[in-house]
Amino acid sequence: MTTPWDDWNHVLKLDPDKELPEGVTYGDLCATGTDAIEVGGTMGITEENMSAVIEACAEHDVALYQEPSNPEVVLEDDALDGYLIPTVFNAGSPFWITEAHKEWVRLEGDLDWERTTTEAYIVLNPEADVAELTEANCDLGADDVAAYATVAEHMFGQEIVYVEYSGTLGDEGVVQAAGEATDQSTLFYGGGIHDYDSAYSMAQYADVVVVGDLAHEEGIEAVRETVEAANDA
Ligand SMILES: CC(C)=CCC/C(C)=C/CC/C(C)=C/CC/C(C)=C/COP(=O)(O)OP(=O)(O)O
Ligand SMILES: O=P(O)(O)OC[C@@H](O)CO
Ligand SMILES: [Mg+2]
Repeated sequence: MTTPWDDWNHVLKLDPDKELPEGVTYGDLCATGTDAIEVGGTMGITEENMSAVIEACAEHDVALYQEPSNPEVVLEDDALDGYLIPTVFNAGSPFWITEAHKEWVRLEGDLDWERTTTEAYIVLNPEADVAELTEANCDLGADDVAAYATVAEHMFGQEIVYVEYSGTLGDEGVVQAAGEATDQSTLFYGGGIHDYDSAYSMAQYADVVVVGDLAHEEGIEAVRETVEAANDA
């Protein structure tokens, strides 16, 4: 089976709760050469701020995905190529593994399965909002992370395994171990990528690097450098 993310090297994650740097537009960010835009964040996400960002990106020629942090903010919008739904494998509460998903299905009934894919998150920065919210056990070694990645691929059939260090650059050895553990699944890495070298270092091991805060803090040139590195690695 081929999936869109098989061909991706770089994803730009835009947080609807954060501003863009002065003079930067969503159109500029869509034109950085990134393979896809993912719209999402942990805190402060509403239907209103989600749809504003999705609308702003929809008019540009780039793959566009929503990454909802809870069922209430999922938008039905034809401009979206799909929905990337997190499930946090190392969450402290089952709510973030399967319960939120069960509630979503219970309330919505028949979902748009063709356009819906889960991302098997392994959350590793204990300081990140996402770690706090999901009460993730971040005290994991490279062997634990590799084993989670194997479970995600072989036991749960996950198309995407996501090593998440949101806010800080992760441990290369951990990402390498996850890379070696995954074969069929596409490995996403996100967290702290801020320039060519940091993007390159993680893109050696991950199939796709995800760049988030840099877009909100630095702008176009910085993001372009990370796209170049992801494509070079
Ligand atoms: C079932 C549905 C539709 C949704 C549930 C989805 C789940 C399980 C979400 C839990 C994990 C989560 C909140 C993911 C959101 C994406 C993410 C990790 C964003 C990064 O957020 P941070 O960087 O930690 O937070 P900020 O928003 O503060 O930047
Ligand atoms: O914001 P940063 O640290 O780049 O992290 C990207 C992404 O993995 C967050 O979900
Ligand atoms: Mg963030």
